[in-house]
Amino acid sequence: MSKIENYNFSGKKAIVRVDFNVPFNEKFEITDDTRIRAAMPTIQKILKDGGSAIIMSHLGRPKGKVNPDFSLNHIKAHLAKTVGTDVIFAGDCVGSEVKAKAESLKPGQILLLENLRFYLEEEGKPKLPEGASDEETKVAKAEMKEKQKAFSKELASLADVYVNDAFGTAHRAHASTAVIADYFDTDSKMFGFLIESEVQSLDKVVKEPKRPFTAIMGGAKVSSKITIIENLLDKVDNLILGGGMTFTFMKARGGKVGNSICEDEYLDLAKEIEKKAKEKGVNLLLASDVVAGDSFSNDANTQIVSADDIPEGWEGLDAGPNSVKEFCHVIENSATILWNGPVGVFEMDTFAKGSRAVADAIVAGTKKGAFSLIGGGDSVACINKFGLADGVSYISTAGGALLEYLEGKELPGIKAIRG
Ligand SMILES: Nc1ncnc2c1ncn2[C@@H]1O[C@H](COP(=O)(O)OP(=O)(O)OP(=O)(O)O)[C@@H](O)[C@H]1O
Ligand SMILES: O=C(O)[C@H](O)COP(=O)(O)O
Repeated sequence: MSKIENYNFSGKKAIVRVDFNVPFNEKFEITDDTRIRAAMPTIQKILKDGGSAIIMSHLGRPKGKVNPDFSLNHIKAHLAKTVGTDVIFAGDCVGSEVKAKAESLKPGQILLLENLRFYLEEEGKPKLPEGASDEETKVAKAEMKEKQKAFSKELASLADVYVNDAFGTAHRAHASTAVIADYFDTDSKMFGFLIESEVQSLDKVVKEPKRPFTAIMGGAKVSSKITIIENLLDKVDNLILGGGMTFTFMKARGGKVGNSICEDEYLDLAKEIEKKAKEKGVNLLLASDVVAGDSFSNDANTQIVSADDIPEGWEGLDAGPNSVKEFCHVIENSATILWNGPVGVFEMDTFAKGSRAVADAIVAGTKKGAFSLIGGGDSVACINKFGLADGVSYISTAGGALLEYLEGKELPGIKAIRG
């Protein structure tokens, strides 16, 4: 593989896989463009060298069907404004018209391809009829594998060089993130600057973190974070579990959770995690008190209650003042801090104080010299909402990919280039 910093794109067409899977409001305005801005160093380098960039991405999960709501055309104007140059929209991602547009690209120009997931070939999962037999499934999967190769080859044929800068999608073994790399020789494929810096920053947490190492895992559900929580028990000194998952743990301890979000099928696992934490000497912190609301609304009536004694008809929606004090003391005295998932419903101001305090403590810890890393779509939205992004050492653009990397898994998008 080549190194982007040493590569000269002059006269070359580079096909760049980015992750422009960004959030929109109902007017199709981008509500957080972090991922677009994060791709700029790579795109600018290609253009500045005198190359042209063919940008490809997915947006949402259109499941192999053309759906105007998920068109990359919604991103075109914002991309053009961010790069500071016109963007040509291809209207499709493969086919003769796209090929012609790619061929006529001049140095300094950008061609934006249509959403790759309008084709089933991108994800490589065949659509199976209901009740398909094992044999039918096997045949359909083999056929799709061939189609995926052809699709990847066609994408590759648009350019001289392949750059993968989509860290947010590096955990997917898709046509544009992995298979395409087979159609470029070693010197003509590389990571973009974003993947390089994501890996470098995550390694500070994964490999030999400075101690004490504190992870704050929050969010709505235990189920979506269970593997990472188990895995972190081998790495961290302090594990703060907040947000909705608090109540599965509280119920597992025999507490009353009222109407709080709770996953009964994970009660045994929650007990197991508490036991393992004790065995491994990990300081596991759960909220001692919470702000409960009488409805899931910013206008709810609220009261502060013990986290294991939520009255019927009430639900825990934020960490309470005592919990916040306990969490922040640990965070501010850490040398490595990882935050994934808000500790309350931060989208509603009434229940945002806990997450705000955690964010402030991370900034304070960082000022004292800690390395802090925040990842996950909602956590990044949360730190941006508070205007504190500059006070953190690194903000990852990834959600699922970040968690898989932290779990120690080899990401297909990285393996495809590194070999
Ligand atoms: N006590 C709670 N009850 C219900 N929902 C909660 C609670 N605490 C936090 N949440 C919700 O959890 C959501 C964030 O969880 P999630 O696990 O998705 O975070 P993330 O990992 O940062 O984001 P992503 O999954 O997009 O990468 C927020 O929308 C927040 O409102
Ligand atoms: O937002 C993300 O985590 C990435 O863009 C990957 O999206 P996916 O989960 O739909 O593959």
